[in-house]
Amino acid sequence: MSQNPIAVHFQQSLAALQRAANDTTLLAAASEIAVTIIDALRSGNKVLLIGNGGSAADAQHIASEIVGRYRKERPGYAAIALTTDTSALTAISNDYGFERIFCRQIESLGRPGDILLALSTSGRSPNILTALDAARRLGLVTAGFTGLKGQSLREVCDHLLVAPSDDTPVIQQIHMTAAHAICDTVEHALADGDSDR
Ligand SMILES: O=C(CO)[C@@H](O)[C@H](O)[C@H](O)[C@H](O)COP(=O)(O)O
Ligand SMILES: [Zn+2]
Repeated sequence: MSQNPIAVHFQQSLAALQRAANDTTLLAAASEIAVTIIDALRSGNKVLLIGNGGSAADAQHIASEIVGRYRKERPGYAAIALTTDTSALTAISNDYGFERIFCRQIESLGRPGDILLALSTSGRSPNILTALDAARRLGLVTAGFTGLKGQSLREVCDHLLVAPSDDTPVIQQIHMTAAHAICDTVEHALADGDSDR
């Protein structure tokens, strides 16, 4: 008897999340990225986030949890998903090309000490690579979330979280689990350290 295809999706997700839970390199990268975000936000810097397709939605999701809240009551902190402004996205794309949609916004909004968090499951999207190059040039800290095929992002990312999969939707699920863990860690540190601000 063939297996229920929906159950197969859940089983594949579970297996991938289990691999991620045992992946000490991924866990260390998530902790590093959390500490980097805590330090940047405490110093008054901001987090800029980028991604395509489902990862654009993930970028917005993560930004909303820094600006709003994850679980705890605490002040808002600065994070902007560069995936949301349709006027900027269409104008930049129309006038300069799709590759520059994020790069141009980083040149306008990024300041040294800010963090660029780039989500790309393939690690090969030209608009993401151009943005990471611009961020480096401008003195931002660069962090990447990718999958097994995106390891070359290490060359342009100060911190890289690699989901142990080469399947885009599965990688995205691991990214969001890691992102929630990072938001939780950041929120605890910022809420506990509010009196330092
Ligand atoms: O969400 C999904 C698949 O789950 C798609 O929309 C996916 O995000 C798009 O194909 C993206 O263009 C992939 O870009 P990237 O992750 O390789 O940078
Ligand atoms: Zn969430």
